[in-house]
Amino acid sequence: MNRQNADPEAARLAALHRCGIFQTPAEQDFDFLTRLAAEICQVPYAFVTFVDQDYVWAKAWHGVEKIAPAARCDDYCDFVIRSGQPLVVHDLCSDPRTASMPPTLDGFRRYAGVPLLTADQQAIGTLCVLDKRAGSPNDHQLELLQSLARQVMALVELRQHKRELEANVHLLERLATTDELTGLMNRRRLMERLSEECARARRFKEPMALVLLDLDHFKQVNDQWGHATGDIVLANTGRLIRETLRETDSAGRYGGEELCLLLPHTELDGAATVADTLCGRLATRSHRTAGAPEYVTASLGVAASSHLEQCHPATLLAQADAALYRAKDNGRNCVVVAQEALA
Ligand SMILES: Nc1nc2c(ncn2[C@@H]2O[C@H](COP(=O)(O)OP(=O)(O)OP(=O)(O)O)[C@@H](O)[C@H]2O)c(=O)[nH]1
Repeated sequence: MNRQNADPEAARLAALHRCGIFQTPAEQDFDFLTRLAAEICQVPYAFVTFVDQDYVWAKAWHGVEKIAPAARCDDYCDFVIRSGQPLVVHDLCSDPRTASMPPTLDGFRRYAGVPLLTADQQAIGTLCVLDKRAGSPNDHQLELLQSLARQVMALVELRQHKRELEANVHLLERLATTDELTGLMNRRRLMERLSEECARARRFKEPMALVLLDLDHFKQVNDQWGHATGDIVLANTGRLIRETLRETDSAGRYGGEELCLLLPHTELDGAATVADTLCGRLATRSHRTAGAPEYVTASLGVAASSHLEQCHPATLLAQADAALYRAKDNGRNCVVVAQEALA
C-alpha cells in the first residue's frame, strides 16, 4: 500500500495545493461558468468552491454579492468531497443529513453539487447550485452540470500550466542573464544594464559611477591551489559583492576575474567609499574553509560621470580601467579613483 492510499485526505489536499487555485482572486472565466450552471439548472444561486482541510472557499459565485468561507461541517459541499460523487438533495429540510445545517436554517431548500475532479480523480472542490425552493435538476441538467465541472477543471489546469510556463520563462531569463559562478550578471546583461543606466543618467542629468574590481595575483591562486579553488574564491567574491551593494546597485562579471559594479545616483566620493568598504571586506574575507588560500585581495578602479563630459559606457569603462591599472601599479589591495588616474 502506498502512502497516498494510506491517507486519502492528504493526497486530496496535495492535489488541491498543486493546482494553486485556493484563495486566489476572482476570475471572470470562473464567474461565467457559475452563471451558466445557474441558468442551466434554472436556479438563482451557483458556486465554484474549493475545499481544503477546514474550509469550503468559493472561487466564483452567482446570485449573491459576496460569500465568506464556511467550515466544512457547515457546508453541503463537504458531502460531495467525501464521496467524490454528485449529490442532489431535493429538500434540505427533510433530509436528516442537512436539516439542521446553517444554510438550511437560513432558508435554502435545494442543493445539487458535482465534484471538481483532478486528472487523478481527487475531488478538490465542487460546482453546485442552490435554491430557496425545493426541487432537483433533471438527468439532462445534472449531466450538463458535470460537463461544466470538467470545464472548470480545464480552466484550473490552464491556469496551472500558465503559472508553470511563467516560472520557466523567469528561470530561463535568470539563467540567460546570470553568471553561474559569481551569481552576478553575466557580461552580456552587464553591458546592457550599463547602457541603460548611462542613458538614464544622461536623460535625468544624474551622477553615475562604475567600479572595476580585479582579484590580485589570481593566476597564483589557480596555479598553487587549483582552478576549482580559484572558482570558489570567485564565487565568494560574488557573494560578498551582493551582500555589500545597495538594492539599486548592480554588479556583473566583466571578464575572467574582473568584476564590474554599477552605482547609479552615485558621485565619485560615494563610489570610492563603496570601493573602499569592499576592498577592506575582501582583504579580511577568509577562504580557508574551502581549502583555499586564507585571503585574496583585490584592486579597484573607480570612475563617475559627474567628472566626465557625458555619461557613456565606453568612457566610464576606460576611466575605471585606467584607475584599476594604477591600483595594480600602486601595489594592489587598494582603490584608485579616476581623478587620480588622470592626474
Ligand atoms: N578559477 C578561475 N580562474 C579564472 C577564471 N577566469 C579567469 N581566471 C584566471 O584568472 C587569472 C588572471 O591572471 P592575470 O590576468 O595574470 O592576473 P593576476 O594573476 O590576478 O594578477 P594581477 O591582476 O596583476 O594581480 C588567470 O590565471 C585566469 O586563468 C575563472 O572563472 N575561474
